[in-house]
Amino acid sequence: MISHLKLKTIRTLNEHISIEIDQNGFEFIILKHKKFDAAFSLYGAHLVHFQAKNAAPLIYLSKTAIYDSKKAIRGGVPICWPWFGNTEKSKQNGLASHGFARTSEWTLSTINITDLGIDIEFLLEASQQTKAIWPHDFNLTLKASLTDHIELTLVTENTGDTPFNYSGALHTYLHIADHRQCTVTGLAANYTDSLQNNQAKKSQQVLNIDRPIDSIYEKSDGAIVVNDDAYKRTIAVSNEGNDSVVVWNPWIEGAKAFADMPDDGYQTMLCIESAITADPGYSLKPGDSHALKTIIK
Ligand SMILES: O=P(O)(O)OC[C@H]1O[C@@H](O)[C@H](O)[C@@H](O)[C@@H]1O
Repeated sequence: MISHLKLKTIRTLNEHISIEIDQNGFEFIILKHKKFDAAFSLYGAHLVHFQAKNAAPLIYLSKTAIYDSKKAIRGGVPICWPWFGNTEKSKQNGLASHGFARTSEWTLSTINITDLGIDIEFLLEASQQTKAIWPHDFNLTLKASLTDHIELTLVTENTGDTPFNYSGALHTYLHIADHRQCTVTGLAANYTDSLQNNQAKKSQQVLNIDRPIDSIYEKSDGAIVVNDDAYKRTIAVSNEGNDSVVVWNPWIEGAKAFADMPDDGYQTMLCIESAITADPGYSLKPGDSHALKTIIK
């Protein structure tokens, strides 16, 4: 799935971990395990690839994604944080949509390899740069637990002495075989349609991927199931610590407008995002932490 990047190995740490670069020197951490192959970028602590053995890739990565450390990578699991989308404040202050975590350099803090899989953690700490954008002290940790499926936990810790609110999302781009043979079940009964002035709507029991979709669903009780018929598989997404689930497909007009997605890219992806979107966000007192999680199987 990332063979199109024509990566070159520059360091092999052991049989499971290597560092590879693309033609422009952009680095990827490549993980190989008997249960899966995966790849991360330190830029954004971004999971760009995951494929369980003998299965199709679970995560979509745009073939024309741009790796220039200036904008978020199109595909994978971007980390939207400490705000979701464009808030009034971010618009007023000319700040980037979806916050700065996905366009920051993170550090790799731990890797633990077992027979069952790989646990890997990345850290982003407050700095002068982040404080110029968002004036708070924090530690942000992405804990990824990879086995034959994916568990991602984003832990926000308030390390300062004043409370703050945050919002965001684990903006998972799922890979599907063909949108025409794909439906979604298990979404909550109510949603707001971001494409129609945030109108409140009642959901159908089965969501077809047959038009542009940008919807914020209420939190679901159980798993959200993507029925990917052409691959003869279902993908179950369970979320924790979220207040909502964002479902997004840019459709052909959207894909055409993106420099970093092929025109037909929308046909093989669907975003199901574990999100915090309600105003004013999740409130964290000094010393407290909160976990936003998604499990994709
Ligand atoms: O192009 P971006 O900034 O990665 O955002 C992609 C999409 O992300 C989704 O989460 C939003 O609901 C959409 O409105 C947005 O278009």
